[in-house]
Amino acid sequence: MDRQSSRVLLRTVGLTKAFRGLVALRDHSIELHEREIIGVIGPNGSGKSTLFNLITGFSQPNSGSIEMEGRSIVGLRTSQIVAMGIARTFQGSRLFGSLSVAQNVLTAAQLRHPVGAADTVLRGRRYRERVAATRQKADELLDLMGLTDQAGRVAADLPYGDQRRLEIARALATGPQLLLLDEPAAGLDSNETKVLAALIRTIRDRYGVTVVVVEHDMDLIMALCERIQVLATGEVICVGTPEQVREHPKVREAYLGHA
Ligand SMILES: Nc1ncnc2c1ncn2[C@@H]1O[C@H](COP(=O)(O)OP(=O)(O)OP(=O)(O)O)[C@@H](O)[C@H]1O
Repeated sequence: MDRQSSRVLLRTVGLTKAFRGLVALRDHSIELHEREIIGVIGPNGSGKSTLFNLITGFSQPNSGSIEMEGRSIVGLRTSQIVAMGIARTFQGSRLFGSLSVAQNVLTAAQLRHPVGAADTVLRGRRYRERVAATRQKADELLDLMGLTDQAGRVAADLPYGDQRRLEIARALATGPQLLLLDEPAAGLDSNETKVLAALIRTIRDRYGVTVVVVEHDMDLIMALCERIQVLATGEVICVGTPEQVREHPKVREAYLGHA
């Protein structure tokens, strides 16, 4: 992909977040281009989740800007940010454990295409069309994630790897342009991680989304990402291709404690 010619989807400039004097993220800037797969890496506590929380409206920056397609999203509610096309997964599972696999995805799809109370009561053509479109989308995502056979199972009963893929299906069901994945490979074995990498590429190709992956699994990051940003103690220490990042002395220093 030629990044020069692709549009910037999301841009952060000078983003800073402190918690009671501890600066979790300092002066963060990045441009995420359409259809890119980008990794954000860094040692524990370097600010990766803080960045996702700021972009998705879970917390507010002390300073700096976040623009989605040129429009500021700072201060918007999480639901408004979802409606603008930003979806995420979390480090720990946030599935509706007691709902079925299909219901988890349907619930998320309805966030993007809500059915009004009047439509629900009248059950007219528009209602039926919406419900059918939502079901079709959910079926398509379950199929993509290899979860069709599990659709009727209670989500909490799924094997761990399936739960992680269900979380991605649920995020995709909101119809995002930007998908933020927080440690999607955590707890997966190396085979499951390979399947996940292929799926993330398929998702990008099929839906044209931009994907940001926060991950400690370096093999996944290096194999999957076109660009990587490295954070250490809340600061950006470098951005580059996997090769550039691997060779960067500051990255070695951040991970190994010496250059
Ligand atoms: N809600 C909070 N209140 C206080 N401190 C916080 C809060 N959230 C994050 N921090 C602190 O901010 C710093 C950055 O945390 P963050 O979770 O963003 O790091 P991370 O890179 O995602 O780490 P990990 O790889 O361990 O998930 C850490 O020192 C953390 O303790």
